Amino acid sequence: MLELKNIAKKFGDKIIFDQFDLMINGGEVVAIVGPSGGGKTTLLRMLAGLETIDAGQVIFDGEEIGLDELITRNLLGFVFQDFQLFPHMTVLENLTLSPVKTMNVSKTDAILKAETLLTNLEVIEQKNAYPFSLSGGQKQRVALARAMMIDPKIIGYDEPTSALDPALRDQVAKLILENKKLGITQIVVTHDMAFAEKIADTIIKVNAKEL
Ligand SMILES: Nc1ncnc2c1ncn2[C@@H]1O[C@H](COP(=O)(O)OP(=O)(O)OP(=O)(O)O)[C@@H](O)[C@H]1O
Repeated sequence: MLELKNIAKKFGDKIIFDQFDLMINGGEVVAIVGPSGGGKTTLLRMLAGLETIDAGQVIFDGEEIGLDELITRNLLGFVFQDFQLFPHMTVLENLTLSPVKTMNVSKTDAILKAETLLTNLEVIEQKNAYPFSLSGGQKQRVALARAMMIDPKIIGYDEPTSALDPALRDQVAKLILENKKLGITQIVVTHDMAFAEKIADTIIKVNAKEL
């Protein structure tokens, strides 16, 4: 479904990726593990179009796409480590902001879609609440719903369990496995090998030579 070939990425003189390859099959859960500073977040950000790729090939569904096209294709929806919900906006406003502003979706359609996602993820009762009043697990679900608003082909999670207690960690694992049943392709960056083994079909080590 998505293949990266010979990817190169530098920050200044620092080489983060050199001839890096990655293959993700549709519907698969891929865990990305590796040392701190190894480039796991950078990899997700490149796939989301939030970070440029210096060189290499990106092949999506058998077709090579331009390195700069990842930005416009919305291939990857992002669930950030600390959720990054806008504190001054309600749950519903957090979800509808980007589709309305950047994707020309009408406000009515965006609200309908947001309400469906929030219902499915069992946080609809919180739709008018502000992020500060949500529990960790609720924030996680709202962040996931927000990532799903753009109909991404892939959902990427950056350290989804880092701030969570074991019960919430299990809840995140359950959510990821539920999404997998729906056929959603997912990439999960994590430090937690036990978590990776629980959820992933494939575990990819990034710059693991120092491990
Ligand atoms: N915008 C940037 N400018 C310069 N250097 C950067 C930038 N973003 C990341 N880096 C550097 O690139 C390297 C990889 O960072 P990245 O955040 O991808 O690692 P990581 O594997 O996700 O680490 P961690 O597990 O600690 O979150 C680090 O050395 C980091 O300092």
